[in-house]
Amino acid sequence: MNIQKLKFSHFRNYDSASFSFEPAMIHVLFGRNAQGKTNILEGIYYLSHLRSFRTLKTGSLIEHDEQAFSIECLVERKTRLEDLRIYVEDHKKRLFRYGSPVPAASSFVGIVNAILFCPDDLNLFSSSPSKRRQFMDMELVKLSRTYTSTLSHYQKLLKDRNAALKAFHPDSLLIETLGVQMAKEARILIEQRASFLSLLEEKANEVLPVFSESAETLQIRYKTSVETDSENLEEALLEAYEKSIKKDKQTKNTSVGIHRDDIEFILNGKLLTQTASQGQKRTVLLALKIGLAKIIEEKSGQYPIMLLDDVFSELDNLRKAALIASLPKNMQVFITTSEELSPALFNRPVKFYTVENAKMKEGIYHVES
Ligand SMILES: Nc1ncnc2c1ncn2[C@@H]1O[C@H](COP(=O)(O)OP(=O)(O)OP(=O)(O)O)[C@@H](O)[C@H]1O
Repeated sequence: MNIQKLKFSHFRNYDSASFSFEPAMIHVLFGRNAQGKTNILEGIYYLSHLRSFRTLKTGSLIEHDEQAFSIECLVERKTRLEDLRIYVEDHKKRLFRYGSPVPAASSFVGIVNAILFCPDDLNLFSSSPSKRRQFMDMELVKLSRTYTSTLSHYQKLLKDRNAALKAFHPDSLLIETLGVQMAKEARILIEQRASFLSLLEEKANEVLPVFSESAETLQIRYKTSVETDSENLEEALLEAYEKSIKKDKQTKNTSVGIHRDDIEFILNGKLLTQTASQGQKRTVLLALKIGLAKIIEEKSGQYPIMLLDDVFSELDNLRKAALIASLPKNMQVFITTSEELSPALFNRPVKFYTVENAKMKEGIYHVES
């Protein structure tokens, strides 16, 4: 998948700007801080996810003193060229494909498939389990339609069960019936999550050796309230609900289930959060993102677009070169950096751009600070 053209209108610090990009090439966006490099990545990410990775407030994406923004792109998917446009005004989003309105966001999300690495992602390992579930769900939703519909049905059932637990006189039969339906959906979700994580572990381990002189191995464990290899997952889940029913009635909340699950990362046999250095966490995260791109390519026949925001800080020259070497050759990549990089670091065609005050020019220009 390749973005051929991108156009911003009143998006962040871009009043009106058009960009052209090359297929399957690394694009390095160089420039001083606060010039608009990350805003370009944010625009591409927005096309992919219909939300920003930096803010939940859509209004802050509109250029100051303006009322609306739009992002347009021409994206090449396999042999097809998609013409997409997003127009956002007053929290209202309008989506267009080839100029015709797209009524459902779910039919728009994923036409552009972008994977992002940004410095905040490093919190994945130390933040709450919900962030790790979000990481897993976000990717599974893009990979499987069954996962999307099953997850949304499970979430509805969970909401209904919690409402039933909150009732003045909780209806035990209703709670039990909802539990039976939840267990059915949870089994499908657990199986898909566990197999996704095992594939991700395999792919990340293919990439990891490129980054380090010593052999490193990563294990990714799905932590759920029941044994994932248990013969009858549904029964095991029902037992878990039954065991916790007294507590659930007291707290008026469903305390066990896949909405509480977590992922454990183990590097060289030790819990990653307890022993890994910042550099190791960064390389594991990069291996996960590249592993993810490989899974997407295997499932869909095309690589996603890779957005690497400020990826080089804290990486020594060896690791920088290793990162570039590990990027699949036919993947379109965007890298932002405020440090000047030698073209010798790159083992494949690369285009350098300088971003200054919301203007992007080809080449590297030294700007007086
Ligand atoms: N809604 C907005 N309207 C106008 N300008 C904005 C808006 N939001 C952010 N900006 C401006 O965009 C610039 C920040 O852009 P961006 O985050 O892309 O920086 P960057 O070049 O990636 O810098 P760094 O290297 O520090 O990450 C700042 O000058 C900021 O004031």
